[in-house]
Amino acid sequence: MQSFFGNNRRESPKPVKAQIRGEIPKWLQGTLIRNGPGMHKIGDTVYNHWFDGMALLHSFTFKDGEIFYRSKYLRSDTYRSNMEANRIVVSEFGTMAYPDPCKNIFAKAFSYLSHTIPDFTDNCLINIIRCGEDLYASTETNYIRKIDLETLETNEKVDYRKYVALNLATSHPHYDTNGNTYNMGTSIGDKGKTKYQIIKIPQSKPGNSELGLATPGVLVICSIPSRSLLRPSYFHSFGMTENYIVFIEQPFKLDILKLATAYFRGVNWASCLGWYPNDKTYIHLIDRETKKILSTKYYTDALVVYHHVNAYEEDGHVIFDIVAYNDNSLYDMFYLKILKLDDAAFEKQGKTFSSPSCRRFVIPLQHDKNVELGTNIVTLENTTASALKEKDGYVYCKPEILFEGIELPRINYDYNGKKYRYIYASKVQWRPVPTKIIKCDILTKTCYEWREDHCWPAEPVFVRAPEAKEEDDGVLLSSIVSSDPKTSSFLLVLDAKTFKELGRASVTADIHLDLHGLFIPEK
Ligand SMILES: CC1=C(/C=C/C(C)=C/C=C/C(C)=C/C=O)C(C)(C)CCC1
Ligand SMILES: [Fe+2]
Repeated sequence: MQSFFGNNRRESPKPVKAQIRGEIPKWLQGTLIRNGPGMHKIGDTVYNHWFDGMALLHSFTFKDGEIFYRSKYLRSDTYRSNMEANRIVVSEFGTMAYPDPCKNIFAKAFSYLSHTIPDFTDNCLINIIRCGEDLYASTETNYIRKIDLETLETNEKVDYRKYVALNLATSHPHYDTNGNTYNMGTSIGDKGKTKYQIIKIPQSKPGNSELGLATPGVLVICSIPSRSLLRPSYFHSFGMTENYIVFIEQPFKLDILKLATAYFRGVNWASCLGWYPNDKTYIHLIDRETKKILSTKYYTDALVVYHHVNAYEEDGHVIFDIVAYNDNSLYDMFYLKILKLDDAAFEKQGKTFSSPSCRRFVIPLQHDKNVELGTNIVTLENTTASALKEKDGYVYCKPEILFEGIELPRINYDYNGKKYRYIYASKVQWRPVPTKIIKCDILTKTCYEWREDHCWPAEPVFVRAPEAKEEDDGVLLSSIVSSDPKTSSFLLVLDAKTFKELGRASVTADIHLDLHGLFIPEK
C-alpha cells in the first residue's frame, strides 16, 4: 500500500492499445474519461495530502471492439508554475506553498497580505463535468479547465466569478434531460453576505468557448443565506429531484478568517475546515419551480456527507440517499503520511476513523399542522426513516441505514431524481481506499461484490445498454490498479445485472488511482 500512493505517475499522451480478455459488448462505443491526482512530488518538494496532487486525466476509448488508453497531466496554471520552478509554488488543499525563501522579506510581507481571500489553485483534479458539448476538469475552487475529450489537452481556464458570485463550487454537478448543468457553490462575503448559490448553466452551443454563454448564460436559481457569515458549511455535492434541490448544511464548516490568515499562519486550507459535533445538520429543500426554500426547518443530528447518491419524490415525500459519516475524519485519512503507513500501522490508525454508511432520509412535504408535537409525520410505507414534528416549525429527521461501508456511489443516471433500486459503489473496510466494487439492491437489501487480490478498483461507472428495459441493463466500468508488479492494471467490464465479469482490457501503462469521471457515449 505504501509505495502506491505517493509516487508520481508517468503520463501516456499517445493512445496505448489494450490487451482484451473476454467479451466487451460491441455496443459499448465511447470514452470513459476520469480524473485524479497523479504527481505528488515536484523537485524536492512533496505534497502533504492525496487531494493536492497534480491532476492527471486519463481515458479508455472503446472503438469497434478495441480499447485505447491515454493519460495526460492537466496543464493548469498551477502545473505550469510548479514545473517552471521545479517545486511546489502554488498552495493546495493540504499543502501551503511559500514564495522562494531567499526572496527579500518585503516581497514575503507583501505576498502574505495579498492572500486574504486567496486566488485559489486551478489544479482541477477531482472530476470531469459536462456543459453541453464541452468538458471541464474540476476541483472545488472557482476555476474549472476546459479539456479536449480525445487528446486530453487543456484549454480555456474558466472562472465562475466572471458569471456569478462564487468563490467555491462543487465537482458534483447534476444534469437535466435537456442537457442543462446544475451546480452549487459558496459566495464568501460578497456585499457582506455569505451564501450558498444554486446555479444553472444552460448547455453552451458547440464552439462557444466560454461557460454556458448561450443566452441567458449562467443563472442563479436560488441563494441560500449561510447560517454563519464567517463559517459557511463545507459541502461536496447536493441532491436534485424532479421538483426540488436537496442541500445539506452540515456542521463541517469552512472558517473564513482562518482561510484568510492561513498563509501567514503557516497552515494549510484543510486546517480551516472545522467540525462542530454539537451543531445540527440542516436539510434545505428548494423548489426548482418557485426557486423558494421550503419554510419548514428540517434538521438531523451532526453528520458529514460528501456524496449524495440519489433523491426522488414519492407520495408527498422527498426521499434522499447519502453516504454519511459520524465525524469529519475521512479527509484526515488521506494525508500521504497516513496512506504511506504499512498495512499493520495503517489498520490500527484506520480503525480510529468513522466509516461511511448509506443513509436514507424521508422528508414529508406537507403535514397536518394540528398533529401533536413528537408525532412522526412520515406516512410513507416500508421505511424506518422518521420525521418528528417539533415546535416553531422544526422537524427532526432520522434516517434509515440502507448499507454500511460503501463510498464513491454511482447509479444509472437515467434514474437520477427518480425512484430507483440499485447503487453501484466502492466498498471500503477501515481504509478509505476501495478494495471492492459492490452493487447494492435497495429493494432486497442484497449486495454483490467483486474483488481480486492486489487489485484496487476505482469508482464504478454505469453505462446503460442500448435497448435497456430495466434499471440494471448495462455494464459497469472500473479502472483497476494492480499492486502486483507481475500483473498489468486493467479496465474491468462487469455485467451490471449479474455482476459477472464480461471482460477486461489490460494496459501496460502507468494507471493511477483516480477520483471521479464520466462515460461519454460515441455520438
Ligand atoms: C484548494 C481548496 C479547497 C480544496 C478542496 C479539495 C481539493 C477537496 C477535495 C475533495 C475530494 C477529492 C473528495 C472526494 O470525495 C477547499 C477546501 C475547497 C477550499 C480552499 C481551497
Ligand atoms: Fe466526490
